[in-house]
Amino acid sequence: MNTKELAVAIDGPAAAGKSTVAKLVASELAYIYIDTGAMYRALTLKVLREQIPPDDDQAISDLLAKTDMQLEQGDSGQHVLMDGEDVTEAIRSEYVTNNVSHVAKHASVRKEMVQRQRELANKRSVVMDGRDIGTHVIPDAEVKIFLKASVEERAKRRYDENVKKGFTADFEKLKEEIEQRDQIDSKREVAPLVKANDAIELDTTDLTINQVAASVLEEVSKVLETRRDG
Ligand SMILES: Nc1ncnc2c1ncn2[C@@H]1O[C@H](COP(=O)(O)OP(=O)(O)O)[C@@H](O)[C@H]1O
Ligand SMILES: Nc1ccn([C@@H]2O[C@H](COP(=O)(O)OP(=O)(O)O)[C@@H](O)[C@H]2O)c(=O)n1
Repeated sequence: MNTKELAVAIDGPAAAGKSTVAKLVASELAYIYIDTGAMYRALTLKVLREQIPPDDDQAISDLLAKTDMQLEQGDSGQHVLMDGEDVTEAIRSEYVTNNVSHVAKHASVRKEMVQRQRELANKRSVVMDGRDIGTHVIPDAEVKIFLKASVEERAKRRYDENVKKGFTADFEKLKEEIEQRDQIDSKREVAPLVKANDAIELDTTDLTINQVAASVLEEVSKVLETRRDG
């Protein structure tokens, strides 16, 4: 059995559980986890710091061309380095969250990001999560999962997460922000958020994290078994 050759693509809307599940699955399989949302978030942080309007696609793609991004595995989880600076925390701010979909919608930005992501996924043994992984970044991924959950449940998850971190949170506002981001991500012209035809859809609304991870691992096992038999 060669587990080294699989790519697992996990897509879905905001707060569906993609990164939590992707990390668990990657850890179980000893694969690399690649958080593509973190790359769009890091670029957005830089765009905001440099006061570039999120609609200025030319200025943003010029900025991306001279921006180095690294995803590094540390003892306390994955760290996001932008031009050598650890921006792991900064990219999760509300300001970045509410601007990222505007930055991520530009064709030139996506072209460069997808190229960088494909290089990272080139050697397989990856679990990659995002919005367009199964449809565009790794269309030949052996396992494709589309995670969804009701917007109510997703807002509740983000709310609980914020409260745990000690942030004040307004549930209705969080829900609205999630809906707005999903809307922009789903309606954009280039590589919108959509389930790949061959992706397995999992509604996680009433499932625990461990149940979702177990379902994804089961899909991986099925592919590995088919290979062994074939
Ligand atoms: N199936 C689940 N049941 C309950 N909570 C979940 C589930 N999946 C994820 N969560 C929680 O929801 C929050 C958002 O999950 P996350 O993995 O960040 O979503 P995404 O990467 O899709 O935005 C996290 O706090 C996570 O612990
Ligand atoms: N492959 C990807 C990943 C993220 N994104 C964009 O980046 C944003 C942040 O992604 P994320 O995965 O960090 O978001 P959360 O669902 O974790 O809040 C998304 O809302 C998209 O606008 C994208 O366009 N394509």
